Amino acid sequence: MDAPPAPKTSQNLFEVYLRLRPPPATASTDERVLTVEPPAQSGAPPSHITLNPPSDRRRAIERFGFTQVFAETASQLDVFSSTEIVGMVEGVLAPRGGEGTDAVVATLGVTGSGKTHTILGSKTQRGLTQLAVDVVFRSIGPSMLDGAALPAVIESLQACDSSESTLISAPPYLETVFADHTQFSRANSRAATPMICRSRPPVASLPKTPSKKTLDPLYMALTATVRGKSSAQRPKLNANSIQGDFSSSIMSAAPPRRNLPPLPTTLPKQPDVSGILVPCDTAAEYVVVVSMYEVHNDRIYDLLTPATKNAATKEFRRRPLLFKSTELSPDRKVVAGLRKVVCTTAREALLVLEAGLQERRVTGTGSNSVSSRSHGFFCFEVKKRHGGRRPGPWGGSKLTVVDLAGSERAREAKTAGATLVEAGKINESLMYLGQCLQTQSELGTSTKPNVVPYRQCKLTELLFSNSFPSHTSPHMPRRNPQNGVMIVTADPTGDFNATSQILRYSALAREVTVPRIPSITATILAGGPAPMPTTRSISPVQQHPHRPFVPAGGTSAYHRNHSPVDERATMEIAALEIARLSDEIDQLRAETDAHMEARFTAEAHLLSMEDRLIDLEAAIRDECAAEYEQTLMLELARFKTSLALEQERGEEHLDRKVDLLARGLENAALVICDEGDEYNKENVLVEDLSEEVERLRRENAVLKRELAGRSPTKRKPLEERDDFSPAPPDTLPGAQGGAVSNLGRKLERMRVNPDAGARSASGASNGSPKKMRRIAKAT
Ligand SMILES: Nc1ncnc2c1ncn2[C@@H]1O[C@H](COP(=O)(O)OP(=O)(O)OP(=O)(O)O)[C@@H](O)[C@H]1O
Repeated sequence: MDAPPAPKTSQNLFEVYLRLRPPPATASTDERVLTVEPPAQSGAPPSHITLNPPSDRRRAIERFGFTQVFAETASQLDVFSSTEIVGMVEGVLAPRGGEGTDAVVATLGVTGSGKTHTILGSKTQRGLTQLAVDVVFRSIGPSMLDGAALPAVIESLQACDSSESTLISAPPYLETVFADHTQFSRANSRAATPMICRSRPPVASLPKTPSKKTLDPLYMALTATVRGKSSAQRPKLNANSIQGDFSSSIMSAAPPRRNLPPLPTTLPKQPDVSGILVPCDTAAEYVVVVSMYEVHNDRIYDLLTPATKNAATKEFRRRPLLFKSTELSPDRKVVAGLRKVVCTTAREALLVLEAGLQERRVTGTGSNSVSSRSHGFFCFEVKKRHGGRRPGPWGGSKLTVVDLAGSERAREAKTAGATLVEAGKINESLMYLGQCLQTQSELGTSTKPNVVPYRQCKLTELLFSNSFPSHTSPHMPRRNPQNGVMIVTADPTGDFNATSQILRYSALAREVTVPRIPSITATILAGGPAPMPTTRSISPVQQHPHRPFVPAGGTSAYHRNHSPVDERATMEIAALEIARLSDEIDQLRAETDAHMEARFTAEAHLLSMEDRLIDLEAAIRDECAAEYEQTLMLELARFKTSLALEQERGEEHLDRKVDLLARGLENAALVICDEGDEYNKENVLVEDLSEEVERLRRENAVLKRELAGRSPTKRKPLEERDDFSPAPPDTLPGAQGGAVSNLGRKLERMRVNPDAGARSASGASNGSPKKMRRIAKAT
């Protein structure tokens, strides 16, 4: 069951309060453009102011109504306790169960009018943010989850987070942001109204804005955390040391880490709100999740995520985030992708706030030495679940504190370049905010159905989109519309035009009173003091009723023919005419001013568009380069893999071939060896045979010669001759003579058969070794 929404005092989406700041020490004039009207009922707080036009101008006097007006003397505590903030904190804590009601506290005003001072306080005084955080943590008290149990619940918190965020517990986060030694650092951060006091060197020696150099290590350290550097690698900052008072003993416990801003030493304690407690849901256990972001040039940037260095441009860039509906939050939009820090003590929450402020964009302008250049959103989500053995899912509501950038005139602020562009964007978004606020002030009175035009820019979307009941399915729990408080800040001695513009935007009620022009003639003729102006409330369109006009050329004739009474009447008419004309001139002057302002805004818008285009181009280039690099790396990796595969395959193939070759060579060598042996043997045999044949031929020739020398009678066939008869085996074993005679007989047979001899000879000369061998065997 949902708790009923905290009762609203009116139909407004925002309760609007006006806070006047004391005149700055450097104020050039004491002339006040504002007067606080005494309250209608005694004892009631004032709620109306009158805007007095400067004495040199004849202007309508405007009267503005607010929920309450805080005079210059009002303290931070007065503002805190008299606005609805405490009631809104109760709505967030939801003591009667349910999800609770979101709350928004914002400040709006001209630059330098005290917005940041109201929201974040000063060195000695706490602002509304710190006071609200204090009340939240004090009121939760023992129902807060034990810090030691935090690591175990981060996962369940993450699972219930509807904004696709990354959750981290406070001690490890703070460890990456602050060094733990006592030195000054805050002066180079955002505010001229810092909330934390430190022991510090003289302010004169400190830079006004944070330089990249000083922030780099912070980025590095945070990046290391994002990459999930193991906690064992880092020196651990004791969680209890953060929870407890920041004594110097804690600071000196560990050696200082270079270049990180030091851990703050003391926090302002005033004003004391220990007496303010609101009930909480005692059946539930709570944690507080802190997130911070800024709207700069209509884009949302996380203040707790460090910028990342672009590899190509070497510049630090932050990724803009989207404001959208998510899977877990289909009915309302959330800033998606933030880094959120889970805190269990007020001190942790305040230190996280301090860390985020280091990242916020500020600069010195002609109007404020430390001017906010973005709209800062500081969110404190109070998460709760019903404890016990089986704890339920985390739910809850959030308190958002918004420090808006101030509207400024380029001439006074002396801005140029990027700062002028920022100013244009700031003024544009504030103009849209003004339109929304004007529409809301007409919501109750007008008979026409008014729609708050909050979708025109990021700022109004963020401020108003949760102001209306959510349209959910019957299965989803219905969320209450948020409660809103707008504190308009103004400098009563400040610029009339700028102040009147802001008041016109924001006031819940406005009355225009035009003084009746006294008769100058009557005054002159009477010679007495000018009569008191009678005032009446009229609408702006009725300011100039028709008055007679006397042509310039007709005056002398008119004088000649008319009595002094007529002359007096004519003079009166002329005086009225003069007053009307001077009124018209004033109006024209105001219109010219407005046009000039519009021109400045348009020019700044143009410049901002150019800037945005350049940014977009750079971002697209970066993205393309990154994508190209990624693809290149991928292709390279793929190429290397396929190359390695190919090489492996080639080597395998080569190995196989070499194996085959080796095996082939081995076989070939074996064959060659075998064949070589046989071949050699055959050659030897052939040679032997050739030699034998040669010798036999010679013997044959000798024998033939002998035979030719003998008498015919002695010429017997060789077989029959004694000297050619075969020797007995025992006498000629192995003797050459026997073999020779045998061969001789064989040759003789061959000679007797000349064909056989020819055939064998030709066979021997042409034949293969095998044939030769066969012949040899045969012979
Ligand atoms: N109520 C106040 N009491 C004392 N000092 C104040 C008060 N309001 C503002 N100041 C001082 O005025 C100066 C400017 O105030 P601050 O920075 O809060 O202005 P701002 O409206 O936030 O300006 P911008 O829009 O440029 O950021 C600061 O030095 C601050 O301390």
